[in-house]
Amino acid sequence: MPDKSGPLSISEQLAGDYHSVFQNKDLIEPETIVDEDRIVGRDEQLNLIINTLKPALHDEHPEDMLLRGPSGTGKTLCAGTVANKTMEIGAERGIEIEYIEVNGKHKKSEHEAVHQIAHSLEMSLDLEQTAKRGISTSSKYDRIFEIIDEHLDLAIVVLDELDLLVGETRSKDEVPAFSDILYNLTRSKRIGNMDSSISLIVTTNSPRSLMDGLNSRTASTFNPSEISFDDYDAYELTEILEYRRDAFRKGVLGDGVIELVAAASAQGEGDARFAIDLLREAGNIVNRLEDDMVLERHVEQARDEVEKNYVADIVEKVSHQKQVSLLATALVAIHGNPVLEREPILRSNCVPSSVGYTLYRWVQEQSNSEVRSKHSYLRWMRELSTYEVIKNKRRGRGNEQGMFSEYAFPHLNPESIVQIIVEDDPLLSEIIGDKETIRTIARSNLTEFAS
Ligand SMILES: Nc1ncnc2c1ncn2[C@@H]1O[C@H](COP(=O)(O)OP(=O)(O)OP(=O)(O)O)[C@@H](O)[C@H]1O
Repeated sequence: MPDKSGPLSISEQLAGDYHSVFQNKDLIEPETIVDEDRIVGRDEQLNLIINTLKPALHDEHPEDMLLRGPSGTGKTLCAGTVANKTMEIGAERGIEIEYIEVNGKHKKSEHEAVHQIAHSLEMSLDLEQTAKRGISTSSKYDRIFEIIDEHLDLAIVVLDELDLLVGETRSKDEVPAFSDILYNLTRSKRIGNMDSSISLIVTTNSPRSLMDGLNSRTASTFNPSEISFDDYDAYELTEILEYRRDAFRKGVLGDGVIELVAAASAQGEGDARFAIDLLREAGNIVNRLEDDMVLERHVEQARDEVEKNYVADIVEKVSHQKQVSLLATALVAIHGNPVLEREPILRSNCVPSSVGYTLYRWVQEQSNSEVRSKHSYLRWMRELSTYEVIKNKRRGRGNEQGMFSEYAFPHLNPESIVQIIVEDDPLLSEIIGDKETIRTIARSNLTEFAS
């Protein structure tokens, strides 16, 4: 074997010294619920949550809550912090309280979500685990109520981003999974057959999708008190990050880094999660490069990656109808050139809503799926813009011909969006294979729009 002196072997490199810019990385990990002294500017919301959960410590059933506001504005953090404290004080007073959290974004169906609730309760209370499969959804609910009744006075169940848990619904006649979950979890309140209770804390970025998606029987039983969370400006984000500076070793954050991260995040949705992810990713890059300090260039480098992951994460989780609306719009952006470039009223990569809607209709017809109204398409696209997946702009056509909405793709290019949506959907994948027809529809409708 030739002599391989010189560079270190893999083992030698792995066993070598490790220098990290982090000293307490947990502080900026996505799932960490930080102590209350690190929560910035949410006193009003915290007070409302405290006042709603407090009755649990005085033998009363707390009301359900709906925490609404854009992504990363502290809904889960505030709910989790107050719920944890309620548990602690309950334990001191001999009141058995458990707090569990399920994220709608990570669950595909009602069954999965309900299994997760039962599983989390079993884990926290050290009970025997029931199997995930082979047990009906209704038996899972029975198991949840049995556990709560036997072991607890109160279960605080946080249902995060619940509007994203729609299940497999493809038509407007099918009830989204979240409606059934809310109906079934409020069962004990309706029947009044349990001494113990469940307090639901639902968080959503899109309260309208959630409340509109409830069928009448759920709407009549789920009457939460609503608490609103606004997005953050650059000053608030700077303060939030300053309170986590000690995630890094002293002196490794370069001048202006925190301010740059805050400004970049405030430009989007004023999202603290994005800001924290960006700061962490910049630190990861420095570690990978074996550099010593986090500088502005590392933040710029991290930004692209964080933005892409962020958008991809949302695109994968929204309802099928929203995905098709987005897919059709992205297809117009991809196949609409050279018309988009040529016509003065149009701009490359910007898709007028009427043309996006026409292609949406075509895609739905090809898959024999329900075609919803233009009004619904416009609403879904508006919602997607609140997640920063697309940019929704209103523009005048000139000569007093009125306004129109157009959609641009600020973070993730239309090609990547199409790829994410069709990846696990063979039918959509086949439909978008008919490039010739898509090109014809996109170009002829853009030309007509511009004329
Ligand atoms: N006011 C705040 N002070 C300190 N940290 C915050 C604050 N608001 C949000 N954060 C942090 O930002 C991240 C996102 O917050 P959180 O998960 O609570 O947002 P959210 O509103 O529930 O978002 P989503 O709707 O996407 O679930 C978390 O790491 C959280 O600790």
